[in-house]
Amino acid sequence: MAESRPVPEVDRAAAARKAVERRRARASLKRDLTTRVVTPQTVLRRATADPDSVEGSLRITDFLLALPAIGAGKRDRILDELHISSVKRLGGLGVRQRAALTAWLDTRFPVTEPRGARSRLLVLAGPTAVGKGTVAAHIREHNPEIHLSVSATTRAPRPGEIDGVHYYFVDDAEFDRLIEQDELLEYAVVHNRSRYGTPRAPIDAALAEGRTVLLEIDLQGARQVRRAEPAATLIFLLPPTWDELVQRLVGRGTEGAEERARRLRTAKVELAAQNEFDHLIVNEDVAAAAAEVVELSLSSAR
Ligand SMILES: Nc1nc2c(ncn2[C@@H]2O[C@H](COP(=O)(O)OP(=O)(O)O)[C@@H](O)[C@H]2O)c(=O)[nH]1
Ligand SMILES: Nc1ncnc2c1ncn2[C@@H]1O[C@H](COP(=O)(O)OP(=O)(O)O)[C@@H](O)[C@H]1O
Repeated sequence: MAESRPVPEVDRAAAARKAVERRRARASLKRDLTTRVVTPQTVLRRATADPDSVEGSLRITDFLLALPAIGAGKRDRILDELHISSVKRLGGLGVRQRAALTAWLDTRFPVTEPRGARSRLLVLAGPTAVGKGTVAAHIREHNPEIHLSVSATTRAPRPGEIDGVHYYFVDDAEFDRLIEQDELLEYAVVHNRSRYGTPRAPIDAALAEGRTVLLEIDLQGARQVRRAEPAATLIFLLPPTWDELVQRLVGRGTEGAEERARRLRTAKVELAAQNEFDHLIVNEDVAAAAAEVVELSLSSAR
């Protein structure tokens, strides 16, 4: 008979630390699913590729509950329908269970296919602090062939901002005039405060010259561009994780706690709209994300 030896204290402490880390990683994964920073299909794929991963160790019940609009009742009905036991973890699903779950996910959360030919008008949107401004600035510096639209805004310039370079800083009366004269392709009140809009003339001129035009605007603006120019290429920038998005917002240090909380609430709503976009790009690394945007501009032929 094998003699049972006492587990050394250090091993026990290390195992406890590991368990805490894994619980944290699972909590973070659940947040990413809830906020749609990651698709359920991606999580299932990772769980299948490596059953020992955080994704693989996620309980099927927690996985389903983290999906938008699924409560305990629906969860149980889905498990019944797919013949999956509630004690299963994602990494431990059988081949047939996995296929049934994948089919159900694809019906419930369809992955958008890029549409046919798109125009050279590119829109970059995404939640607050995901890095839209940083990626756009990188493109401005490294890809001067791309025309970066300069927006008009009623907000006051910040130190270092130059009128006509970062924004056209205008007062309310001038913004009203721009709207009345139909000089804006789109406009919106952003963050409940100032008005921002895209001047139409410089864009038309750049497109007429055959140049690619990039607009860095908010979700409301992106929707207006879609209506005005259905062939525009809509790009949604995603954070690597929800926690990273929060870190970036805090790290930027430009908003107080209350304003940050408000923006994060808006971010959740905006993330839920990502399916309206033609392409999703994860901003893990600025240069890589910028390169992906530039790549899309090259493949947009019209
Ligand atoms: N709809 C719309 N949104 C814009 C435009 N220009 C900038 N924005 C958005 O307005 C927000 C700018 O917020 P703010 O913090 O004041 O300035 P930032 O530091 O330049 O991002 C970002 O979400 C931009 O995407 C525009 O012309 N139209
Ligand atoms: N890929 C990245 N990795 C790490 N930090 C980033 C990355 N992209 C942007 N940031 C940082 O995140 C913060 C928010 O970026 P910003 O461009 O202001 O976001 P947005 O324009 O989307 O509101 C900034 O402090 C920026 O330096």
